[in-house]
Amino acid sequence: MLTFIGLGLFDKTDVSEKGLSRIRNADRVYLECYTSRLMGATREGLEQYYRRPVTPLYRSDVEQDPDAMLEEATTKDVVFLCAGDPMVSTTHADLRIRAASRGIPTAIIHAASIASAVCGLSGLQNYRFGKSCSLPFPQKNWFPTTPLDVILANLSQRLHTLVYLDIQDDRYMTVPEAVALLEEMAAARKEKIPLYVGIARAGSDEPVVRAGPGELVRACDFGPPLHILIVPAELHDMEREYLEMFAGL
Ligand SMILES: C[S@@+](CC[C@H](N)C(=O)[O-])C[C@H]1O[C@@H](n2cnc3c(N)ncnc32)[C@H](O)[C@@H]1O
Repeated sequence: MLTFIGLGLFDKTDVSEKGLSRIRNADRVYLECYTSRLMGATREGLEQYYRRPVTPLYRSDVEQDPDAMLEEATTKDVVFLCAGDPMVSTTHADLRIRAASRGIPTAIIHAASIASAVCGLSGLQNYRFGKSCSLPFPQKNWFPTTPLDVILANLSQRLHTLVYLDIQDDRYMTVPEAVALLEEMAAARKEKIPLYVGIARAGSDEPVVRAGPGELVRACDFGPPLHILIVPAELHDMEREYLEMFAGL
């Protein structure tokens, strides 16, 4: 059996009791380490808490070579852990399909996701979000502007955009870096993004939430990762009031 277990947003205590009990009773525990991270936990700390060894998995382990893990799941109770809620990530949906195609029973144990936490932290209404996008670190000769296309399309329909920020090894994109990249893309097309909301460390005791125009948000110190960005559409009254009260608008 392969069970996908969400670990929530920040540290070892964010997993559900149901999830914890399944982990402690599993034959094998894998931790997916590339789509998101629990920044308030270490692998050693998780192993102590779970009383189980934890095997980290990186992108190629999941997307190219999942065969060994799937083979194991045909006879053993294997759990696949990831930060947030497991299926808020297309790659995990693909893994579940691959498992089910081999006749392996699968299950999901849900947890808090950044996709819903941003609504509580910003006051931006869940039903007003359009398509989300991911912002990658630019590489030599590669500066994709698709995120700007998504943002502009959403803005034209008065929808907010959630912008997931790149994680590469131990490099985490920050809100100021992300705003700088988007401002550069927008300027190149003579467009203007009127407002941003930056959020850091959702789920921790000290999340930071700041709203404002690009220059202001770029100058804010959001502290350690993880960070995420929202480009809000025209605000409803209660959304504006919430941002004024909780995000310094
Ligand atoms: C692809 S999403 C992973 C979604 C995850 N499965 C979930 O449900 O939360 C990962 C991105 O979301 C953002 N993120 C995830 N957790 C966060 C947190 N606790 N605080 C701020 N941003 C976070 C970061 O931008 C990170 O690169």
